[in-house]
Amino acid sequence: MSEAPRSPLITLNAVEGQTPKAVAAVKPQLQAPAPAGPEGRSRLPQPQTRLPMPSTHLPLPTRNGASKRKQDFTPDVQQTVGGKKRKADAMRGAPPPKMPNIVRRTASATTRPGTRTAATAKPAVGRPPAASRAGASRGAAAAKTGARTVTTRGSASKPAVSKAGGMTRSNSGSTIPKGAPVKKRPAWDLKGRIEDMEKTMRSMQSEKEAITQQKEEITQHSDNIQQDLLTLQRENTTLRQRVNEAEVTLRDLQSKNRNMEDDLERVNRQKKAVERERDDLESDLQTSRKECQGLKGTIAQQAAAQEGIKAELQLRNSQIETTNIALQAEKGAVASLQAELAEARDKIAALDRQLQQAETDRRVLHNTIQELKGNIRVFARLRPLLSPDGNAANDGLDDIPHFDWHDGNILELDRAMDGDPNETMSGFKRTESQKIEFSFDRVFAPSSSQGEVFEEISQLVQSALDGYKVCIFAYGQTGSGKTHTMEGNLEQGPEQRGMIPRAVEQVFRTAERLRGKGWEYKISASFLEIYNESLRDLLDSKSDKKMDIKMKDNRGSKDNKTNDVHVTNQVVVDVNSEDEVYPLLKKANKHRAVAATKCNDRSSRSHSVFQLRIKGQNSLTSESCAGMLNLVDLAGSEQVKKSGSQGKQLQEAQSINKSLSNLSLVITALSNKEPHIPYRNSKLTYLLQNSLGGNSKTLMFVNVSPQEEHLVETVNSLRFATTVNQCNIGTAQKKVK
Ligand SMILES: Nc1ncnc2c1ncn2[C@@H]1O[C@H](COP(=O)(O)OP(=O)(O)OP(=O)(O)O)[C@@H](O)[C@H]1O
Repeated sequence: MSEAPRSPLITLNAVEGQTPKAVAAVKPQLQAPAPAGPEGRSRLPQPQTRLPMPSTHLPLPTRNGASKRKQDFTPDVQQTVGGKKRKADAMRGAPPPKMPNIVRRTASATTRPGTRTAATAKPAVGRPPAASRAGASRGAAAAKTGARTVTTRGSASKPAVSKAGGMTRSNSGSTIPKGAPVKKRPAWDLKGRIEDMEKTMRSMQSEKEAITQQKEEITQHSDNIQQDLLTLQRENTTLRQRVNEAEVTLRDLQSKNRNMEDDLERVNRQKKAVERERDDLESDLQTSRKECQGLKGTIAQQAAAQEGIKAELQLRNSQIETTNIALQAEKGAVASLQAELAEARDKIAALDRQLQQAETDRRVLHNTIQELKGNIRVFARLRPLLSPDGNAANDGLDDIPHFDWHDGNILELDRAMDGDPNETMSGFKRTESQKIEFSFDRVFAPSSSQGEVFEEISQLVQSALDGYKVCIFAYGQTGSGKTHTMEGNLEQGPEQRGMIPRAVEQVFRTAERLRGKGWEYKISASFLEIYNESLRDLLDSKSDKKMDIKMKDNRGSKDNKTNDVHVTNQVVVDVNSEDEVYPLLKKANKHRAVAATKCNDRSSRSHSVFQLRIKGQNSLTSESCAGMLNLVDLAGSEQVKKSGSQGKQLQEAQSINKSLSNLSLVITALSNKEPHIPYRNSKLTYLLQNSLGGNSKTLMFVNVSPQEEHLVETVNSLRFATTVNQCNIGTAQKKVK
């Protein structure tokens, strides 16, 4: 039942009085861990901050009565008290410095004024103050536990023996020698008792002196400790400063270290790049070496080849010398040949000139033939058979029953056809094997394209630009293809365009080409129709103004010495390109009078006359010309009886036939060179009088229908065309000033 807290042992700190306080004040500083740097605990060696203490295991009474070992509170402080030597002694197991032993009674220690002990300063909980246990209880406690002693290290386990004379204390408070029998003095032995008390007094006196001396030693020791403590605090401060400096240095070093690590990393990267570059260069070097080896081989080969070439060169040089000699000889021959060549070239040039002259002569002859022929030509064009939808059948275009054509200008009509053999055809009685042959300037097969047809008339168009009056008209029965030939179909693409749009294109293209030769042309267009012998302007259908044909007497004027035909109130449009003409053609086409007849759903019942007036002026040669291109789509020439026309349509048909008869009469009169040409018998001949005659070039298309039921009318048309073709209407004259 040893109760450590109740142990009377007093710790050195408690005995030293104020020492524990000082130590406690110092302890937090000494024992506090060094402030951690930014990176935690500093790695620098920690300064020795604890005082050296003698090795002791004396229990220390605490406030709650629990004991605590002394070294738990001041282990190292005591070690530093005596300096390094003491510490070294302690480590060698040498005895600690001599400390005064204290042997006293607890009661006297606690009750003595001015002597504060741990027991009085911090009494154990539940334990009465020492002062209250004075008197009789003191003696009882002493008897129970033996002599209570306060000892320092090394004596705790020893029995409590007083070193001050080896005395024990009796119950009566007297000090009795150890081992001596206690002699109880009788009550009456006052003297003895006084002696005992004096002895006791002396003993206590000597004890007091020992304690006083011990106190002084302790005070001295405490002062030393204070000194050491101050020194340690200064050292501690110095060390802290050094620690701070070291930490700053450490941070700098760490920063530098990071920088150096970055540098190192960068250098490593550069090193790797350089290594890669080096590898590449080594690889290139290897390649170059190989190439070099190859080149060396090649150089060696070439050197060998060079030697061969040199030898060959020498051989060639000698050959060249030989050749040069031969060349000199050849040069003489070449010179003579060149002379011959020049002579031959002169001959060729002379022949060219003769050829050009021959071409000119040929043209003149051709023109002479045309003139002899009468300047009126007739082309026959046979229309293909049409499919039910009105378009030309694709297959067998030229497979037309009863018709045959050959040599480009012969058209044969087989009269051995089914039907009544007694039926007459144009007054001729038909026989079974009869064939009628017609000869024209040109016969176009059904398969002939618009382009092929235009090619044949393009020279006439050129004549209009050269200052001739040109008249091209299409004649034929209804549905034979007159409108198709003259206008074509503007909507079905360029291939289907007829003579009028193609002639317009050629006029403008040629005019543009001749611009380079100084020619400037002014071109104007008009489009009218003759319907029932009255004129209608196809470019101004809304106008009700009466149109009349007038002759303009220009014979007195400088510019024009002939009569010009002039139509009053007619719209004449100046045009600068074919694109300006196309809208006029479409407009006119809309306005054409169309009447339904039994023969053709789109039968045109009027003559349409498109006129292009072309005036040219040459700024280089001061020449001028005035040509005119008349493109006429005549009305159908069917028999009135057969077409079944009645009323208005009958009147239209009669009017048409009358004008066509007059055309025939005019041409016949021109051919016969009659003094009077009946131009004024019809509006058509009156309008075209300057283009039908000696000063004009005339071309007539006779359009032929392939249909069997139209054969009679076809023969009539072909006979009329033959008559026209045989006419000699005089020599065309160019209207040039
Ligand atoms: N060479 C041809 N090739 C293809 N189709 C043609 C040819 N000639 C005429 N045709 C077609 O025949 C039909 C009648 O032709 P077009 O209208 O030209 O006859 P026309 O003689 O002008 O008749 P009209 O006197 O009544 O005006 C039209 O559908 C036309 O397209």
